[in-house]
Order: sequence, then structure tokens, then C-alpha cells
Amino acid sequence: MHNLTLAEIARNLAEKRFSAEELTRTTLARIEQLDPQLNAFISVTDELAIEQAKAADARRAAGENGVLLGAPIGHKDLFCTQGIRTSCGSKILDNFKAPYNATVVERLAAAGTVTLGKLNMDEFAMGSANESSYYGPVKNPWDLTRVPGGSSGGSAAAIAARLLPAATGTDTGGSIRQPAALTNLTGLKPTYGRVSRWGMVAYASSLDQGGPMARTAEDCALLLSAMAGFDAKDSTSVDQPLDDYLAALSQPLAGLRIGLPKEYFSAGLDPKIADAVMASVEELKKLGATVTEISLPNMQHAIPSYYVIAPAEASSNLSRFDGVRFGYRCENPVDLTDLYKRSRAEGFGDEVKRRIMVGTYALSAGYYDAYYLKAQKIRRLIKQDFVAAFEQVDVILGPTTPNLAWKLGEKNADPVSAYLEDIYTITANLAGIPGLSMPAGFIDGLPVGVQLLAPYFQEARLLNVAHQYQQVTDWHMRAPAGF
Ligand SMILES: NC(=O)C[C@H](N)C(=O)O
Repeated sequence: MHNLTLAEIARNLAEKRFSAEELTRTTLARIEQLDPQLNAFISVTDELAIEQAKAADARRAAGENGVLLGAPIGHKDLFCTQGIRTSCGSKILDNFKAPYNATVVERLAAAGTVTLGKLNMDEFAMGSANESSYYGPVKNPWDLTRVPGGSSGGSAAAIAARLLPAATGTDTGGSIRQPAALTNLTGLKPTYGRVSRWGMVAYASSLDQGGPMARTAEDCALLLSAMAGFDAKDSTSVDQPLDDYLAALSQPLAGLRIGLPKEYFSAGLDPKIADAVMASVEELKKLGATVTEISLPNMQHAIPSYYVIAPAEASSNLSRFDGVRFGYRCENPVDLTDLYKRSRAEGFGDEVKRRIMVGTYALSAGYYDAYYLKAQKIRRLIKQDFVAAFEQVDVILGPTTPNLAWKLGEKNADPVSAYLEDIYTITANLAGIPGLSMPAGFIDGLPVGVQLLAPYFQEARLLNVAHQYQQVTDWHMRAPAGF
């Protein structure tokens, strides 16, 4: 059962080969048996899962047949779940039980999904290795001595190890696509505004976007269809009708114009990854795509501008965690200032503190123009690069990451080396365009991801290209040994 995709589960449930409750109990047993090796779950919500599974079976018995009815999923632990711990991977929210459900959680529950748990993540989604979590690092099922990527590393590890067929993630600067690449998954960051951010603990509000992670593009299409859409509770949600993501999957690729940005293949990219990416291009050509070299000249400024904008927004967003209203409070404060200071000093981890300091500095009087404003101007240039490129091509293709999954602890001494892992992914966040990572091969037993980028609101196109590629390749079907 554990190797089934969401689409296959839907067929089996419809044919009554097993019930949602049976599937849920089997999945819970597998999580209990195997998760200790991975640390992918912060909370396993077994009672809720059984309750939701029974409800899904009852809805099916009453004649409903939604594709996600009874589908097991997990949520990254920054989506608020009513009455259930929503920790954001941080000590400061370790005791926080959300009083309401995030829109994404609410919509997926209404579609009949069964929530098996809340998934580990980098603290406040800050990281690319899932090592900054208060609950300890997550291990990559392809090699337990390596990182799964981050910040949605728990979601990635759980799906790759077949503990779940699919999960939610969020992507502020690559956090869905980079862990998907490092664990052999398909992960989609939708256009900014396509998926509601209401009830998602905010990191960098102008960049954060929730999205699906699964093994196949088809499963991502199934999840996105339920997650996405206008939400009046999120002021940046865009009121535009959803495309039919499932119908789009079967479009032939004949005539598809692919752009390869020369900046994505320059120094810094592992040459073996470059070879795997070019092999995927050859497959797409066989499906009728044409290929042109393009340029995204401002890409080199993406990391510096992201690491001003994201910490600046984080320093503002995280000011609400003060020991008074939410979460952790220090013991025996002598006065209010002491309460603030010690609650935050004891509650936040090192990476979060580093970013709060950088962000506060960048926003402080006298430095705002030099850093934040300049970074915003660069952001505009990056967006214009994409707009110009998409006049020539339909999708942009390149590596998702410059390296394969690295050893746990390897980049801890030098945070900037981890920041550089986001080099190919964060431009999509800065511009707000959608991006997808799909499995494209292995090097020394470790997965390689290929990234596809498309114009605003063309998630259907990304899913279509990935699905067609997955019809002629089987990388996405490979499972790690031992899982
Ligand atoms: N949240 C993300 O998208 C991850 C990114 N590596 C960051 O640390 O900001």
C-alpha cells in the first residue's frame, strides 16, 4: 500500500479494495516503525487521522467520490491546525496549539484528506538542510547521513520514504523545490497569491507560498486543485479562476519552447548535475520541445537581495513572539523588558536570531535606503529578466540545486555556504512566478532535480511538462533502499 500514489489510492478506494480507515491504520503503523530513523514528524495526529478516515469512509458510503476522499497527507508544521501543536520547528512555539485551521488545511480537509501528522521543518522555515529545527535534524532516506534539504525537509523525507504519499510544504526561497530535488520528489511552488497564506506562520510575507509535494506531477495537480484559489482572508490572494490542472496534464509537448539560462550552468554547478539536466532536455526534445539559450542577467544579485528582504520581513513578523501572547515564556522575569528579552533569547535558535539581527539592521533608520530599498529595486530587475525571457520561451529549465544532498553538519560552520544552495530557486520567489522541481536521475545513489519555471499563473503548464516527462522516465518511481 505504501508505494501507491494519491491517484492510485483514489482508484483503490473507489474500487473498495481497502477503506480509508485501513489505509490510515497501515500508514500510522509504518510511521511508528520507520520515522525514528528519519525524524520527519514533529507530531503524529493518530486520533484525528482515524476520525477523518472514518468520516471519509462514511462520505464515500453515502455516495461521494472525490479524488482526495480518504487520501493520507501531512502538513508542514507551520500550517495552523486547530487544537494541534503548530510549532514552526521552534522552541518558542513548542506549546502553541493553534485556535483555528489555515485555509490550506481547511480546504484539504473539506476535500476529504486524512491528516496523519505535522512535519518537521527548519525553525521558522529558515534553512536549506532541515538542521535548524528545535526537534532535531531530519535525515534523508536516500542516505541517512545526509540532509533532506529544507525548510520543508520533514515533508520531503516522509514522502520519499513512503511514509506518506503527499504533503504540504512552503517555499519562501526554494523550500519546496530544493528538498524535493534532494529526495527525488516532485514539488511545486505556485505563483505568489495562488495559494492562501492565511493560517501559515509568516516568515517573509512577500515571498512565502504554500504548495504540494508528492512523488508525481499528477499528485501535485490533485493537491493543488484542492489547495489553491482565492481567499478573502489573505489580502494578497489573487481572485483569478483556477485552471483545470488535471486536464492539462495530458497536453502533448510538441512545439514547447524551452529556455536554458546560461547563468544556471556556470561555475558553481556540479558538472554531473549539469549532465543529468541536459539528459532531461534530450528527453523533452524527443517529446517535441525546442530549446534556446537565454539569459537572466540579474540572477547574480538574487542571493544578496533575498538575504536582505527575507530577514527584514522576518524581523518584523517575528516581533509578535514576545513571551506574552504566544508560546514560550521565560521563568521568573523581573520586569517586562526581562520577559521579552529572555523569552526571545531562550525561545529562538541561532539561525533565527541571526536573521532577526540582519533584518533589524537592514530596516533601521539610515540603512533602509542602502539595503532594503536597493534589494527591492534588484527584485524588480529580476522580475523584468523573467518577463523578457518569457517573450521568447514557454518554460525555463535548469538545475534545482547546485549540489547533491550534503552530509549532516557539513555546512553548519558557514551559513553563507548553505544560503548559496538556493541560488537557482530564489529568483522565482523574488519575481513571484511559479516553479517546479522534478526527479531527473541519480548520481552516486543520490537524486538530482530539474527545475522548471513558467510565467505567472501557469502552474498547469509546469505540471503538464513534468507529467509528460514522467510518462517516458521512471526516476520518480525509484524508492530508497530500506523504505
Ligand atoms: N524558506 C525557504 O524557502 C528556505 C530558504 N533556504 C531560507 O532559508 O530562507
